[in-house]
Amino acid sequence: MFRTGPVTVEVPATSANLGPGFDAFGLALDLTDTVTAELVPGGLEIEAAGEGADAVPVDESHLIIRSMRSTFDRLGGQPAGLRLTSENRIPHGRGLGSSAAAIVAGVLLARALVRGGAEQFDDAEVLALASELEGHPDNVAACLLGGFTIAWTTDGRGRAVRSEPKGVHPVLFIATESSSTHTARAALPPSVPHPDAAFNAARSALLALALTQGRTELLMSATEDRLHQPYRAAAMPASSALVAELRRAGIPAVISGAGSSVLALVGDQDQVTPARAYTPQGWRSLALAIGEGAALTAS
Ligand SMILES: Nc1ncnc2c1ncn2[C@@H]1O[C@H](COP(=O)(O)OP(=O)(O)OP(=O)(O)O)[C@@H](O)[C@H]1O
Ligand SMILES: N[C@@H](CCO)C(=O)O
Repeated sequence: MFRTGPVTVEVPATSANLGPGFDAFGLALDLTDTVTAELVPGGLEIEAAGEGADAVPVDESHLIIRSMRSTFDRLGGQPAGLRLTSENRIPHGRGLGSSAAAIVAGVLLARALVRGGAEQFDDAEVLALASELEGHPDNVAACLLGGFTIAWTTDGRGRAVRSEPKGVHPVLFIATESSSTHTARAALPPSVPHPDAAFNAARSALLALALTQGRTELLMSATEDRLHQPYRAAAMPASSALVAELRRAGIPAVISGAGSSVLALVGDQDQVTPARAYTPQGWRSLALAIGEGAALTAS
């Protein structure tokens, strides 16, 4: 039933929400983790290097391993032994989709280690399982498909479409403090005022149009949000202050995912360096290209 491997996958960082598109919008970024898996006669071996390597567990609770286990279960059973190595470049707990990348890597690697896995478990199944494991589909959609993605959930299954953003140059401001997605989601109220929902519906539609048609002059209005950022601001004051400062300077900026990093969608390449001048002390900034979706690079 199994292939011994090794198999390797490149999975991109992603920025979710993009302001108004809470749990729906995602943007893949050209910053990837490289993860390799192979079957061994017995046991579990994990070697991690780079971002978060000292903090991730090296047992069955490792997120990539848990995702591989879930996938093997769907494909008929577990192998005798597994060896995993990862080169992590995506910072953890910074709103850059590290958990989505880990989940997508695990699902794709397990599928590749099963003979006929891709026929039994197609890409729509991968997206549905990865969304279920992550709890929401926005980051995993962008990680799998690349580009700008719109994701939604029907009957509990994550679904998504990819489109091509035009004329935007993402600049990431990577915070020193981490923020757990779990905690950031707990800060959200169970319901929101109807006018706020209407406010975000208009901005989301506008942002999809602005990004796909290169209408960068709409980005300031299109990145406004009332559904999540206001409720999370107190938990990430430095990030919220940077978003406000960039926006005062006319640079469309949002909290990246559940924070704590900040994403600016710069509409003019010449404005990338001036935008990076706002990087707070101790933070890092990166000007990144739009990323491609997860890809198996060797098998
Ligand atoms: N390469 C990896 N290997 C193992 N575990 C990982 C890996 N990447 C992320 N994780 C796990 O996911 C956690 C971070 O998930 P969390 O959802 O809080 O933040 P994020 O995914 O970086 O940000 P966001 O979801 O807002 O984009 C890490 O603390 C770690 O437990
Ligand atoms: N849409 C998610 C992204 C973070 O994983 C959130 O904001 O909670």
